[in-house]
Amino acid sequence: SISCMTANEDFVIYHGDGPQSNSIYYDKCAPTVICNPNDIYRTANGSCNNLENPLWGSSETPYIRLSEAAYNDGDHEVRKQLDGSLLPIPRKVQLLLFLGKSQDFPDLNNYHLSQFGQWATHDITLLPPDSSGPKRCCSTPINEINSNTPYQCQLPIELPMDDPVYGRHGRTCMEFRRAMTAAHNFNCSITPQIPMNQATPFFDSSQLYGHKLVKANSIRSFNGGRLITDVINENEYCPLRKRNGSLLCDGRENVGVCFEAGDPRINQHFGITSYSIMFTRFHNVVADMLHQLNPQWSDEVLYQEARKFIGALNQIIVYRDYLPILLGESFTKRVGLDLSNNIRTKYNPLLMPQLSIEFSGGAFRVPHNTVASFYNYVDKDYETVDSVKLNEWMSISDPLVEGSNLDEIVRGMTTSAGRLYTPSYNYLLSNFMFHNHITGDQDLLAVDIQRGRDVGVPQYIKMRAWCGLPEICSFEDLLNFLPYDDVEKLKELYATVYDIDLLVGALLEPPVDGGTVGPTAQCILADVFYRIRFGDRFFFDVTGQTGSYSPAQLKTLRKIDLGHVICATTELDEVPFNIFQPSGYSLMVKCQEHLLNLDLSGWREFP
Ligand code: HEM
Ligand SMILES: [Ca+2]
Repeated sequence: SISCMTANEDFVIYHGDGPQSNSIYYDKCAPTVICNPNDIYRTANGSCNNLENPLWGSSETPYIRLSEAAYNDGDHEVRKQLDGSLLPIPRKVQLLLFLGKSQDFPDLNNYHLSQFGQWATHDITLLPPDSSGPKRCCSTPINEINSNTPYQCQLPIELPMDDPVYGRHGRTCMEFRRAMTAAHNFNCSITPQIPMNQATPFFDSSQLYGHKLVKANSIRSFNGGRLITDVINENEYCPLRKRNGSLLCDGRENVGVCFEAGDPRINQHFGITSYSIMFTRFHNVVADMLHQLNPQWSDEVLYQEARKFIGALNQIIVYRDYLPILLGESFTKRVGLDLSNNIRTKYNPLLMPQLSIEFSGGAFRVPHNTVASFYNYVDKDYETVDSVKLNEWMSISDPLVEGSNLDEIVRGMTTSAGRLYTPSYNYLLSNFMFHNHITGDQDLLAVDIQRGRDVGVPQYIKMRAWCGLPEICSFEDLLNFLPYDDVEKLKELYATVYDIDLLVGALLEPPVDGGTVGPTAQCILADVFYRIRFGDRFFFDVTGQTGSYSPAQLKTLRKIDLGHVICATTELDEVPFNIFQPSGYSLMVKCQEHLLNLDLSGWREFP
């Protein structure tokens, strides 16, 4: 019999010191690093942020688990339901519970809210699937998969025969590769399996600069502190990937333009590519300004100061502008996640600055439901001259370098309403993600559900309890906050209420007051945003460190936002004063005026 799960009262949110599994890594597997306590800049890979524990917050360290891993065998096998049966296949969950609700309603925020969210994601988390081994996991029939099947191919996604979309083409299998784990791919035998975070968990703009030194150096020009750019049709873009004449880009054939950046996901779609290009240009704008002010500075100092500036700016955008919309403003204030000009962030070296697997493998995927279906090309007269499907331009950056397309797409992201929070992903991402890609069209929601199971994310009810939310003992208890229809379908899909996947439950929850996620996701997200701020010795407003910013510099930094980046790097001549609101909801400011705030005189070494 199952006793009702209750909240774990011992748990003190924000003060976990990392569970056992992490100590195995830090005690037995981590390389030795020697730190210079007087360094004023971050390392490329995040090591030496915590001087007592130099590997804390480094790229390629294991995610933490907030709660016990959910695996059938305690190590890696996908969990079963409480009655011993198999979990419902992810695509069935999508079809029964979500797809029918997939409708795009306009949000009060514009595309930038969601796009900045993904940009921020790529700074702090990277848990790539293991691409080694068989070329196609679907080449093994699903009913023939057993423990001898290569690890990465043990979980392709089964498609129901009567699938209304894939069934027409007779597809019964969707590609899915298990995530790389410490034990399987990094020579560190942690049980249960745990993926390594290949990004630096700090907001240090590593998606722009690279999560490791070798990568970072490969995209630096070593001249004037600038990043490498390639000039195409007289405009500067991220450097083109060296492909030796091949036309493959991220596994897609016949692609002319394929960019390189700090993070490998740069070519995923127009939005993320545009951001990488804008921030690369912005780095160079800042480096040039610093050079003007300080002709005596070396390339190294110019690069590091510009990098530090961009890192600080992204932290400001995340904590001041983005989080209040994501989590709700009153909540961010209540838990101390807001930014205030009077209170500085106090560094806490006891906090483990790492993401949880519940965050990356579950909760922070909820905002996939705010990704809009189309990109609008909007010209300088604010005419929408074209509108293209997001999924048809994944891993194809070719149009971005033609004419004023990049400017038109960014203008479109600024003026167009984003997708309203609903318990579903858009129809295109739900069925045709990576359209025409050699692996076949995919369903992002099915992938996300499968990923949660792959990495042992605990069940929804367990995480709700971890968060201290009102206890749930039966499907009927869910009726306190979920519609009857949803609960009926959950009953049809899952054996018991305890079997519901975290993402499924989190996505169905109505958003919190003033926020764009439900209470369970809010709680899991807040824990991480807290850790990687208060556990970051180089957080931009921490005082008393060798490299802490002066009050004058902080004042300048606090005057700028994403709108300044857009103004400084594109042909847009005005942006919304509140950059996450489309024109019409926010006053527009002229870029010429806006850019006056970008006055770096506080960085002059010899004033
Ligand atoms: C704009 C369109 C977007 C597309 C096409 C997209 C697509 C994807 C894909 C294909 C994955 C990998 C799935 C897997 O194999 O497990 C992924 C992961 C993820 N996405 Fe998105 N995404 C988008 C936007 C966003 C947004 C707006 C957010 C959050 C604000 C977000 C958060 C995440 C997170 C946290 C992961 C896990 C990343 C990791 O740790 O490696 N994504 N997304
Ligand atoms: Ca980072």
